[in-house]
Amino acid sequence: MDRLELDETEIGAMTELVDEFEEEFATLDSEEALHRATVLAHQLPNRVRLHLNAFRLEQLSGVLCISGYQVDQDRLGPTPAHWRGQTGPSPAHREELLLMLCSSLLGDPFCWATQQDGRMIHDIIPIQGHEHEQLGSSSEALLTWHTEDAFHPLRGDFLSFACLRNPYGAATTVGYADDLKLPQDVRETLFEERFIIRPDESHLGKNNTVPDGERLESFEDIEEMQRNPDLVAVLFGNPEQPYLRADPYFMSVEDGDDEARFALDTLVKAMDEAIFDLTLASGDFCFLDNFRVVHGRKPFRARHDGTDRWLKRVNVTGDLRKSRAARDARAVRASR
Ligand SMILES: O=C(O)CCC(=O)C(=O)O
Ligand SMILES: [Fe+2]
Repeated sequence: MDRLELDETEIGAMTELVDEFEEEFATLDSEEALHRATVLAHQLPNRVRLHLNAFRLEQLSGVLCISGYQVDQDRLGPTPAHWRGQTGPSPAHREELLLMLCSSLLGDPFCWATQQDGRMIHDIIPIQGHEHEQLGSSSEALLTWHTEDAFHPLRGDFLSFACLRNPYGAATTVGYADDLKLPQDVRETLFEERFIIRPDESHLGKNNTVPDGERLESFEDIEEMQRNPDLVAVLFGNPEQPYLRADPYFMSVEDGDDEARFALDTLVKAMDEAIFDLTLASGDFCFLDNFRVVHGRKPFRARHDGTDRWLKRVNVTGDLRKSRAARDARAVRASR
């Protein structure tokens, strides 16, 4: 993985940038704010921009962590019990702005109509009652490795995190597709459209607040993907250094396709051996290449007392036009 340690001058420059613009960016998800953030991002320190650009161009490992920024814990207040509770601006508005600026250097932030009620910036926090789910809001269960939104053809190219606090060091896990040593025949099978990836549970109606009639179609599309999933390839792109699309917990193969089953099992075993811990600390901004690395999270014991781990998360696409048919208007960033 790659790490950029910010120096005092860079931290000072980023702090000043946020001081100057936080009020102007009272909301971060309007089309105007997204447009302006893309341009403001060019005022981030030079090394930050160079690292993010190298990461975008695949010159780095596929995991980039920018560290050293200080999060004012008092301003943040307690970790929310649920992402739904936040109505006005987040107490982590400053970190959200920085996350959006950095993300804008990778591509265009976007969101899903079917995830966290269509919000652009997600809260990743442990939620009481979700302890054992395969959701970012679980805690006691291992969140098994996956590429983000693997089931969806419009999944993001990159995934950005800002760690606000992680007092007990709960570990994110990451694994590189580049590190996989797979037999040639397995690799070839994984390149074929013989695999089923069903939607993960964060996109289901039961994990969103769906007002009557609103976004109904979006959830129906997810249900259709649940009932009639396409057959897709797990590996794609360059045969020597393939991209990866997988979420084994939600995957299957067609009845009787033992070769595909074996290939998937072999991939899971190889990645289980290659995956490693990346424990995010307060002030870390972490970027994952969603084509080249998988990620998950180790089990931990949540406290549910306002002191729990708290991350912010944003999806980023390298090509907003790909999703035009799934967005209601040019200016809407939410994909159905
Ligand atoms: O909690 C984490 O470290 C990662 C959870 C996750 O998979 C996600 O937020 O996409
Ligand atoms: Fe994830």
